[in-house]
Amino acid sequence: MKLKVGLLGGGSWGTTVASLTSKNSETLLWARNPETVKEINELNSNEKYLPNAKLHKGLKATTSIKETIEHADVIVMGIPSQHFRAVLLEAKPYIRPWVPIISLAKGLEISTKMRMTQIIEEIMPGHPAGVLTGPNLAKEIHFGKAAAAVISMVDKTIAQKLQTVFSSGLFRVYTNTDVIGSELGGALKNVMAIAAGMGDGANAGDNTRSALITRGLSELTRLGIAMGGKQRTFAGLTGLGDLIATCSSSKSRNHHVGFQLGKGKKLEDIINDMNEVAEGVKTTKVVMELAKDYNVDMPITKEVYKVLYEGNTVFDAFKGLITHEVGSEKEPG
Ligand SMILES: NC(=O)C1=CN([C@@H]2O[C@H](COP(=O)(O)OP(=O)(O)OC[C@H]3O[C@@H](n4cnc5c(N)ncnc54)[C@H](O)[C@@H]3O)[C@@H](O)[C@H]2O)C=CC1
Ligand SMILES: O=C(CO)COP(=O)(O)O
Repeated sequence: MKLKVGLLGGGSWGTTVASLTSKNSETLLWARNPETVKEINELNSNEKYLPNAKLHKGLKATTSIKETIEHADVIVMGIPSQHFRAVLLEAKPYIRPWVPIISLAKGLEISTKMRMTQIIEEIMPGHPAGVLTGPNLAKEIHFGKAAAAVISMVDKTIAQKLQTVFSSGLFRVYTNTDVIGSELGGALKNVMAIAAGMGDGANAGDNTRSALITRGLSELTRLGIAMGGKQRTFAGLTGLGDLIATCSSSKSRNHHVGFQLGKGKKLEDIINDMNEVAEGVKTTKVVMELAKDYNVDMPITKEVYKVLYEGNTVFDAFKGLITHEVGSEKEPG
Protein backbone atom coordinates (compact mmCIF):
# COMPACT_ATOMS: atom_id res chain seq x y z
CA MET A 1 0.00 0.00 0.00
CA LYS A 2 1.31 3.47 -0.91
CA LEU A 3 1.66 5.93 1.94
CA LYS A 4 0.09 9.39 1.69
CA VAL A 5 2.44 12.26 2.49
CA GLY A 6 1.37 15.53 4.14
CA LEU A 7 4.19 18.07 3.91
CA LEU A 8 4.15 21.35 5.82
CA GLY A 9 6.20 24.24 4.44
CA GLY A 10 6.35 25.65 0.91
CA GLY A 11 9.91 27.02 0.97
CA SER A 12 12.78 25.80 -1.17
CA TRP A 13 13.42 22.51 0.60
CA GLY A 14 9.82 21.70 1.56
CA THR A 15 8.73 22.17 -2.06
CA THR A 16 11.68 20.14 -3.38
CA VAL A 17 10.99 17.19 -1.08
CA ALA A 18 7.26 17.34 -1.84
CA SER A 19 8.03 17.21 -5.54
CA LEU A 20 10.27 14.17 -4.95
CA THR A 21 7.78 12.25 -2.79
CA SER A 22 4.94 12.94 -5.21
CA LYS A 23 6.77 10.70 -7.70
CA ASN A 24 6.23 7.74 -5.32
CA SER A 25 3.26 8.71 -3.16
CA GLU A 26 0.23 10.98 -3.17
CA THR A 27 1.60 14.19 -1.65
CA LEU A 28 -0.20 17.28 -0.39
CA LEU A 29 1.88 20.36 0.40
CA TRP A 30 0.75 23.02 2.84
CA ALA A 31 1.97 26.55 2.22
CA ARG A 32 0.76 29.69 3.98
CA ASN A 33 0.78 31.88 0.93
CA PRO A 34 -2.31 31.42 -1.32
CA GLU A 35 -0.30 32.70 -4.32
CA THR A 36 2.28 29.94 -3.82
CA VAL A 37 -0.48 27.34 -3.58
CA LYS A 38 -2.14 28.60 -6.75
CA GLU A 39 1.17 28.65 -8.61
CA ILE A 40 2.05 25.08 -7.58
CA ASN A 41 -1.41 23.76 -8.53
CA GLU A 42 -1.76 25.63 -11.81
CA LEU A 43 1.79 26.10 -13.11
CA ASN A 44 3.77 23.38 -11.31
CA SER A 45 6.29 25.92 -10.12
CA ASN A 46 7.35 27.90 -7.05
CA GLU A 47 9.40 30.68 -8.64
CA LYS A 48 10.04 32.63 -5.44
CA TYR A 49 12.02 29.76 -3.91
CA LEU A 50 12.95 27.60 -6.92
CA PRO A 51 13.42 29.80 -9.97
CA ASN A 52 13.02 27.98 -13.31
CA ALA A 53 12.22 24.65 -11.67
CA LYS A 54 9.35 22.46 -12.85
CA LEU A 55 7.67 20.55 -10.03
CA HIS A 56 6.26 17.05 -10.41
CA LYS A 57 2.79 17.30 -11.97
CA GLY A 58 1.27 15.01 -9.33
CA LEU A 59 2.11 17.45 -6.53
CA LYS A 60 -0.89 19.29 -5.08
CA ALA A 61 -0.82 22.18 -2.64
CA THR A 62 -3.32 23.72 -0.23
CA THR A 63 -3.56 26.52 2.33
CA SER A 64 -5.45 24.19 4.67
CA ILE A 65 -3.31 22.53 7.32
CA LYS A 66 -6.25 20.28 8.24
CA GLU A 67 -6.65 18.99 4.68
CA THR A 68 -2.91 18.31 4.47
CA ILE A 69 -2.73 16.38 7.71
CA GLU A 70 -5.98 14.54 8.27
CA HIS A 71 -5.41 11.74 5.72
CA ALA A 72 -1.61 11.67 5.84
CA ASP A 73 0.24 8.44 6.70
CA VAL A 74 3.46 10.36 7.17
CA ILE A 75 3.95 14.01 8.07
CA VAL A 76 7.00 15.90 6.86
CA MET A 77 7.95 19.22 8.45
CA GLY A 78 9.70 21.62 6.05
CA ILE A 79 9.52 24.52 8.49
CA PRO A 80 12.57 26.43 9.78
CA SER A 81 13.58 25.55 13.34
CA GLN A 82 12.38 28.73 15.06
CA HIS A 83 8.81 28.23 13.73
CA PHE A 84 8.73 24.44 13.84
CA ARG A 85 7.01 24.17 17.24
CA ALA A 86 4.27 26.67 16.39
CA VAL A 87 3.39 24.91 13.13
CA LEU A 88 3.43 21.46 14.72
CA LEU A 89 1.08 22.72 17.46
CA GLU A 90 -1.24 24.05 14.77
CA ALA A 91 -1.19 20.67 13.01
CA LYS A 92 -1.56 18.59 16.18
CA PRO A 93 -5.37 18.39 16.33
CA TYR A 94 -5.49 16.75 12.87
CA ILE A 95 -2.64 14.25 13.18
CA ARG A 96 -3.87 10.65 13.19
CA PRO A 97 -2.58 8.25 15.90
CA TRP A 98 0.97 6.89 15.53
CA VAL A 99 1.69 8.62 12.22
CA PRO A 100 5.47 9.14 11.81
CA ILE A 101 6.65 12.77 11.78
CA ILE A 102 9.82 13.61 9.86
CA SER A 103 11.78 16.84 10.19
CA LEU A 104 13.63 18.42 7.28
CA ALA A 105 14.98 21.27 9.43
CA LYS A 106 18.64 21.86 10.22
CA GLY A 107 18.70 23.99 13.31
CA LEU A 108 18.12 24.11 17.07
CA GLU A 109 15.31 25.94 18.85
CA ILE A 110 16.79 29.04 20.40
CA SER A 111 14.53 29.25 23.47
CA THR A 112 14.97 25.60 24.53
CA LYS A 113 18.18 24.40 22.78
CA MET A 114 16.13 21.45 21.52
CA ARG A 115 16.54 19.39 18.35
CA MET A 116 13.45 19.16 16.13
CA THR A 117 12.83 15.47 16.88
CA GLN A 118 12.85 16.34 20.58
CA ILE A 119 10.15 18.92 19.89
CA ILE A 120 8.15 16.28 17.97
CA GLU A 121 8.51 13.84 20.88
CA GLU A 122 7.40 16.52 23.36
CA ILE A 123 4.35 17.67 21.39
CA MET A 124 3.36 14.32 19.84
CA PRO A 125 4.52 11.62 22.29
CA GLY A 126 4.28 8.09 20.87
CA HIS A 127 4.67 9.19 17.25
CA PRO A 128 7.84 7.87 15.61
CA ALA A 129 10.06 10.91 15.01
CA GLY A 130 12.81 11.16 12.44
CA VAL A 131 14.92 13.43 10.29
CA LEU A 132 15.74 13.45 6.58
CA THR A 133 19.14 15.07 6.23
CA GLY A 134 22.40 15.09 4.27
CA PRO A 135 24.21 17.10 1.58
CA ASN A 136 21.10 18.24 -0.27
CA LEU A 137 21.23 21.72 -1.75
CA ALA A 138 17.64 22.12 -2.98
CA LYS A 139 18.57 24.03 -6.09
CA GLU A 140 20.73 21.16 -7.39
CA ILE A 141 18.28 18.40 -6.60
CA HIS A 142 15.57 20.17 -8.54
CA PHE A 143 17.62 20.12 -11.67
CA GLY A 144 18.05 16.36 -11.48
CA LYS A 145 21.58 16.26 -10.06
CA ALA A 146 22.42 13.11 -8.12
CA ALA A 147 22.45 13.34 -4.33
CA ALA A 148 22.33 11.13 -1.25
CA ALA A 149 20.44 11.67 1.99
CA VAL A 150 19.75 9.79 5.21
CA ILE A 151 16.47 9.03 6.91
CA SER A 152 17.35 8.73 10.56
CA MET A 153 14.95 7.11 13.01
CA VAL A 154 15.35 4.98 16.14
CA ASP A 155 13.06 2.34 14.59
CA LYS A 156 14.90 0.90 11.60
CA THR A 157 11.80 -0.85 10.23
CA ILE A 158 9.87 2.41 9.94
CA ALA A 159 12.93 4.13 8.45
CA GLN A 160 13.16 1.39 5.79
CA LYS A 161 9.49 1.85 4.93
CA LEU A 162 9.99 5.61 4.57
CA GLN A 163 13.18 5.13 2.56
CA THR A 164 10.95 4.10 -0.36
CA VAL A 165 8.81 7.23 0.01
CA PHE A 166 11.77 9.63 -0.24
CA SER A 167 14.07 7.75 -2.67
CA SER A 168 13.66 8.57 -6.28
CA GLY A 169 15.86 8.25 -9.34
CA LEU A 170 19.09 10.05 -8.58
CA PHE A 171 18.06 10.86 -4.98
CA ARG A 172 19.44 7.98 -2.92
CA VAL A 173 18.25 7.63 0.67
CA TYR A 174 20.16 5.62 3.29
CA THR A 175 18.97 4.78 6.82
CA ASN A 176 20.64 5.48 10.18
CA THR A 177 19.36 4.87 13.72
CA ASP A 178 21.55 7.59 15.31
CA VAL A 179 18.97 10.37 15.30
CA ILE A 180 20.96 12.62 17.64
CA GLY A 181 24.11 12.44 15.51
CA SER A 182 22.28 12.87 12.20
CA GLU A 183 20.28 15.82 13.43
CA LEU A 184 23.20 17.57 15.12
CA GLY A 185 25.42 17.17 12.04
CA GLY A 186 22.84 19.05 9.95
CA ALA A 187 22.44 21.85 12.47
CA LEU A 188 26.09 22.33 13.43
CA LYS A 189 27.51 22.34 9.90
CA ASN A 190 25.62 25.57 9.23
CA VAL A 191 27.82 27.41 11.73
CA MET A 192 30.91 26.08 9.95
CA ALA A 193 29.44 27.11 6.59
CA ILE A 194 29.21 30.69 7.84
CA ALA A 195 32.89 30.46 8.86
CA ALA A 196 33.91 29.01 5.47
CA GLY A 197 31.87 31.68 3.68
CA MET A 198 33.62 34.37 5.73
CA GLY A 199 36.96 33.02 4.56
CA ASP A 200 35.86 32.87 0.93
CA GLY A 201 34.42 36.39 1.08
CA ALA A 202 37.69 37.67 2.50
CA ASN A 203 39.66 35.75 -0.17
CA ALA A 204 41.41 33.61 2.41
CA GLY A 205 42.00 30.77 -0.03
CA ASP A 206 41.37 27.08 -0.55
CA ASN A 207 43.78 25.92 2.17
CA THR A 208 41.94 28.04 4.74
CA ARG A 209 38.57 26.61 3.67
CA SER A 210 39.97 23.11 3.91
CA ALA A 211 41.35 23.78 7.40
CA LEU A 212 38.00 25.21 8.49
CA ILE A 213 36.11 22.19 7.17
CA THR A 214 38.45 19.74 8.84
CA ARG A 215 38.74 21.51 12.18
CA GLY A 216 35.04 22.29 11.95
CA LEU A 217 34.32 18.59 11.67
CA SER A 218 36.49 17.94 14.70
CA GLU A 219 34.67 20.68 16.64
CA LEU A 220 31.14 19.58 15.77
CA THR A 221 32.02 15.92 16.40
CA ARG A 222 33.28 16.79 19.91
CA LEU A 223 30.03 18.51 20.82
CA GLY A 224 27.91 15.92 19.00
CA ILE A 225 29.49 13.01 20.89
CA ALA A 226 29.14 14.86 24.21
CA MET A 227 25.42 15.23 23.41
CA GLY A 228 24.97 11.52 22.65
CA GLY A 229 25.68 11.25 18.89
CA LYS A 230 27.89 8.51 17.48
CA GLN A 231 31.33 9.32 16.07
CA ARG A 232 30.68 7.33 12.86
CA THR A 233 27.62 9.42 12.04
CA PHE A 234 29.67 12.63 11.99
CA ALA A 235 32.01 11.07 9.43
CA GLY A 236 29.05 10.18 7.18
CA LEU A 237 26.66 11.97 4.84
CA THR A 238 24.86 13.88 7.58
CA GLY A 239 28.11 15.19 9.10
CA LEU A 240 31.16 15.43 6.86
CA GLY A 241 29.08 15.08 3.68
CA ASP A 242 26.83 18.02 4.48
CA LEU A 243 29.73 20.01 5.89
CA ILE A 244 31.63 19.76 2.59
CA ALA A 245 28.56 20.62 0.47
CA THR A 246 27.57 23.62 2.54
CA CYS A 247 31.06 24.99 3.23
CA SER A 248 32.08 24.88 -0.41
CA SER A 249 28.95 25.99 -2.24
CA SER A 250 27.77 29.45 -3.16
CA LYS A 251 24.27 27.89 -3.35
CA SER A 252 24.28 27.58 0.46
CA ARG A 253 22.47 30.39 2.28
CA ASN A 254 24.72 30.00 5.32
CA HIS A 255 27.83 30.21 3.16
CA HIS A 256 26.27 33.28 1.51
CA VAL A 257 25.82 35.01 4.90
CA GLY A 258 29.46 34.31 5.75
CA PHE A 259 30.64 35.39 2.31
CA GLN A 260 28.89 38.74 2.58
CA LEU A 261 30.30 39.26 6.09
CA GLY A 262 33.72 38.52 4.60
CA LYS A 263 33.06 41.29 2.08
CA GLY A 264 32.42 43.65 4.98
CA LYS A 265 28.61 43.81 4.80
CA LYS A 266 26.54 44.11 7.98
CA LEU A 267 24.57 41.08 9.17
CA GLU A 268 21.32 43.02 9.34
CA ASP A 269 21.64 44.15 5.71
CA ILE A 270 22.55 40.65 4.54
CA ILE A 271 19.50 39.11 6.22
CA ASN A 272 17.22 41.88 4.93
CA ASP A 273 18.37 41.18 1.39
CA MET A 274 17.58 37.44 1.63
CA ASN A 275 14.14 35.87 1.20
CA GLU A 276 15.25 32.52 2.61
CA VAL A 277 16.38 31.25 5.98
CA ALA A 278 20.05 30.83 7.01
CA GLU A 279 19.61 28.62 10.08
CA GLY A 280 23.23 28.94 11.21
CA VAL A 281 22.78 32.55 12.31
CA LYS A 282 20.49 31.58 15.20
CA THR A 283 21.97 28.13 15.72
CA THR A 284 25.34 29.75 16.51
CA LYS A 285 23.78 31.31 19.63
CA VAL A 286 22.45 27.94 20.80
CA VAL A 287 25.74 26.17 20.06
CA MET A 288 27.65 28.68 22.20
CA GLU A 289 25.38 27.78 25.13
CA LEU A 290 25.64 24.05 24.46
CA ALA A 291 29.44 24.28 24.31
CA LYS A 292 29.31 25.77 27.80
CA ASP A 293 26.75 23.24 29.10
CA TYR A 294 28.84 20.30 27.83
CA ASN A 295 32.21 21.93 28.52
CA VAL A 296 33.40 21.51 24.92
CA ASP A 297 35.99 23.78 23.31
CA MET A 298 34.53 25.28 20.09
CA PRO A 299 36.94 27.93 18.80
CA ILE A 300 35.42 28.32 15.32
CA THR A 301 31.88 28.72 16.68
CA LYS A 302 33.16 31.26 19.21
CA GLU A 303 34.72 33.41 16.47
CA VAL A 304 31.60 33.17 14.27
CA TYR A 305 29.50 34.23 17.25
CA LYS A 306 31.68 37.27 17.90
CA VAL A 307 31.32 38.39 14.27
CA LEU A 308 27.54 37.81 14.23
CA TYR A 309 26.70 39.29 17.62
CA GLU A 310 29.60 41.23 19.13
CA GLY A 311 30.70 43.48 16.29
CA ASN A 312 33.98 41.68 15.53
CA THR A 313 35.24 41.80 11.97
CA VAL A 314 36.05 38.74 9.89
CA PHE A 315 39.69 39.77 10.20
CA ASP A 316 39.35 39.64 14.03
CA ALA A 317 37.86 36.16 13.70
CA PHE A 318 40.78 34.82 11.71
CA LYS A 319 43.23 36.49 14.08
CA GLY A 320 41.38 34.77 16.94
CA LEU A 321 41.69 31.37 15.26
CA ILE A 322 45.33 31.83 14.31
CA THR A 323 46.27 32.79 17.86
CA HIS A 324 44.21 30.00 19.47
CA GLU A 325 46.58 27.58 21.19
CA VAL A 326 47.66 24.85 18.77
CA GLY A 327 47.31 21.35 20.16
CA SER A 328 47.71 17.87 18.74
CA GLU A 329 45.39 17.18 15.79
CA LYS A 330 43.59 14.59 17.94
CA GLU A 331 43.02 17.02 20.80
CA PRO A 332 40.67 19.99 21.10
CA GLY A 333 41.87 23.30 19.66
N1 LIG B 1 17.03 24.73 0.98
C1 LIG B 1 17.86 23.74 1.13
O1 LIG B 1 18.71 23.49 0.27
C2 LIG B 1 17.76 22.87 2.35
C3 LIG B 1 17.14 23.29 3.50
N2 LIG B 1 17.07 22.49 4.60
C4 LIG B 1 16.40 22.92 5.82
O2 LIG B 1 15.01 22.92 5.59
C5 LIG B 1 14.37 23.83 6.50
C6 LIG B 1 13.39 24.68 5.72
O3 LIG B 1 14.18 25.48 4.89
P1 LIG B 1 13.85 25.99 3.44
O4 LIG B 1 12.67 25.36 2.84
O5 LIG B 1 15.12 25.93 2.70
O6 LIG B 1 13.56 27.51 3.86
P2 LIG B 1 13.02 28.71 3.00
O7 LIG B 1 13.55 29.92 3.63
O8 LIG B 1 13.24 28.46 1.57
O9 LIG B 1 11.46 28.62 3.28
C7 LIG B 1 10.92 28.59 4.56
C8 LIG B 1 9.46 28.26 4.44
O10 LIG B 1 8.90 28.16 5.74
C9 LIG B 1 7.75 28.97 5.77
N3 LIG B 1 7.53 29.45 7.12
C10 LIG B 1 8.34 30.19 7.88
N4 LIG B 1 7.75 30.46 9.05
C11 LIG B 1 6.55 29.87 9.00
C12 LIG B 1 5.47 29.80 9.90
N5 LIG B 1 5.52 30.36 11.08
N6 LIG B 1 4.38 29.13 9.50
C13 LIG B 1 4.33 28.55 8.30
N7 LIG B 1 5.31 28.58 7.41
C14 LIG B 1 6.41 29.23 7.78
C15 LIG B 1 8.01 30.10 4.80
O11 LIG B 1 6.80 30.69 4.38
C16 LIG B 1 8.69 29.34 3.69
O12 LIG B 1 7.75 28.74 2.85
C17 LIG B 1 15.51 24.63 7.15
O13 LIG B 1 15.71 24.17 8.44
C18 LIG B 1 16.73 24.33 6.29
O14 LIG B 1 17.93 24.35 7.02
C19 LIG B 1 17.59 21.24 4.58
C20 LIG B 1 18.19 20.75 3.45
C21 LIG B 1 18.34 21.53 2.26
O1 LIG C 1 21.48 22.11 4.24
C1 LIG C 1 21.69 22.45 3.12
C2 LIG C 1 22.37 21.57 2.15
O2 LIG C 1 22.51 20.29 2.63
C3 LIG C 1 21.31 23.80 2.67
O3 LIG C 1 22.19 24.70 3.19
P1 LIG C 1 21.80 26.23 3.38
O4 LIG C 1 20.64 26.26 4.34
O5 LIG C 1 23.02 26.88 3.89
O6 LIG C 1 21.39 26.71 2.03
